[in-house]
Amino acid sequence: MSVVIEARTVEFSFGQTPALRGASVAVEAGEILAVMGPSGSGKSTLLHCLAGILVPDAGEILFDGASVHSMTETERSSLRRDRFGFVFQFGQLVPELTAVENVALPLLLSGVHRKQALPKASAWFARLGLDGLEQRRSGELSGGQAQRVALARGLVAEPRVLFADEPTGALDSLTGEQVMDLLVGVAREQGTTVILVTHEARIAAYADREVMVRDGRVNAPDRIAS
Ligand SMILES: Nc1ncnc2c1ncn2[C@@H]1O[C@H](COP(=O)(O)OP(=O)(O)OP(=O)(O)O)[C@@H](O)[C@H]1O
Repeated sequence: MSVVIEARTVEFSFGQTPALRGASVAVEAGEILAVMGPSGSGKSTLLHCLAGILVPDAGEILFDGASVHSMTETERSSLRRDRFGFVFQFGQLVPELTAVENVALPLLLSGVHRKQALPKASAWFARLGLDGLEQRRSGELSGGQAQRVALARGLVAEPRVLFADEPTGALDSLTGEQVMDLLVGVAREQGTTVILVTHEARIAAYADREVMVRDGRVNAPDRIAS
């Protein structure tokens, strides 16, 4: 197995508040990694650094062996757009758009024509048990439905890495498990690497491996023994 994305001794502070103090983790291609740890330990900050949203103060992030730090902001944003997918705790669907337009968004932003993007996005509705909901707006969906739409949006462009920050945090436990079943099922089918931030052991149990973030460091063996 090869490492697809890696943080090496990453440090990051919000002003005077250190959030990461030398965090290192390496994620294998196709691996589903759960990032656990207490509130405020630095999990989301680590995810945002790995995803190229935040630039570390020290240390580095490598994607396919290349330093994300040395890229220009334009290169980093095309990396995020073309190679990464995102799912957050509160779906964060665009309320003015229909569900199918929300799913198509990453394709449209990558320059795929609407005529190709919308059918491709529609195909996800059957796949995720959302048949018939294509034209709804986010206010007309249940929490679980909205989160499945957000999941489809995160996966539609077949990203190399899906970043999921508490994707079930706003759902009841049964709905959360249904979303996780779908997330893990599709990720395995597509060979997508998943980095999943969660507080809940029950959700982390879906992953291949867990790491624990404490005080801005990752306390666990970094690599799967080969
Ligand atoms: N935008 C921000 N401005 C200032 N400090 C921040 C900001 N975001 C996070 N922090 C601080 O950075 C540290 C790490 O926060 P982070 O959100 O990464 O933790 P977390 O483990 O994801 O927490 P939670 O589980 O509560 O979401 C905390 O001390 C937090 O207060």
